[in-house]
Amino acid sequence: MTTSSRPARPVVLGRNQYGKAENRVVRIVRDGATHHIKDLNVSVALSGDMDEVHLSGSNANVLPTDTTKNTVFAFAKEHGIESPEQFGIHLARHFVTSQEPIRRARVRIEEYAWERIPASDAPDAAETGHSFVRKGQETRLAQVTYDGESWEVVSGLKDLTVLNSTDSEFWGYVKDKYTTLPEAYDRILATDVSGRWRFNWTDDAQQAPDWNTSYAQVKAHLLRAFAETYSLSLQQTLYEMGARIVEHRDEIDEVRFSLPNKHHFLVDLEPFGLKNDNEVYFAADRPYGLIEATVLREGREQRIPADTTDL
Ligand SMILES: O=c1[nH]c(=O)c2[nH]c(=O)[nH]c2[nH]1
Repeated sequence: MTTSSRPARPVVLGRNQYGKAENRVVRIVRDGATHHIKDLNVSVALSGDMDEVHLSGSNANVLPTDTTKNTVFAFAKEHGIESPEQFGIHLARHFVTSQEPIRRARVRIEEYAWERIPASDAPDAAETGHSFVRKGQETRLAQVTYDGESWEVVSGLKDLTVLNSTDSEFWGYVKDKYTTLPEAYDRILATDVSGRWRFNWTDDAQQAPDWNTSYAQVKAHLLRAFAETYSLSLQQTLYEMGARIVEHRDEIDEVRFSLPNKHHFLVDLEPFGLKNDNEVYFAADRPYGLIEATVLREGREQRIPADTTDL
């Protein structure tokens, strides 16, 4: 509480802290064709001898929040991410021991868990080496419409998050005077799958599909198509996912996907003397590319509306 030599004000500075919140760091460890992923949201809050920056505006004791962000990404490379606790300990110790004015560091970490996409339906199926689906359930959706004569059933899912840590490229696109995107020959491809699919069952006289089996199969097919497609764009991956469903599930005539391209940017660690060999990424949440398309059985009509976020 520094108030001396300043005009008396009936005001004091209370507890304060500062830092960079929500650093989305993704670390890939490549063990041959088997990749391992760690996906964290790291928030750093530092406190200590910070009266002056508040009271006089002197930044002499302030380690920039931008530096705390860089430290998170550099440590992901230098120390790896064994556990969120260990990573947090490394960071907190670093801030407190390397900067005299910093007396306390609080590092909060959320870890998002991923599991491997199975290579087939078999209970003992091998797992894929670089294709992951985020743990936790997606939301299953259904819309049923009946006019007294015919049925329309559209099923779907949302928030099924998937990631390929290799086998994705993006290059050869149009370049105008505003284009700065570097061509990518080995990038991360990640998306939250939102999909709807329309059944060709319309009539009570027809045998209705087994809805639960159908749902499980559609999900398995789209996951495997995502995992197995060597992708030159998310558009191509989308088409393969839809085509796989139409080809394998006779009960479905139309599939529509809305896929956000969850960009993962390689972090430049050169300024810290570190080489980033496709290991440490910044997972941006916005803006994101949004890739949307319908895939149809040949000769069938498109009925799922193009501009809908929900059914
Ligand atoms: O798969 C992609 N499709 C695009 O249309 C696009 N545009 C972009 O900037 N990155 C990507 N990636």
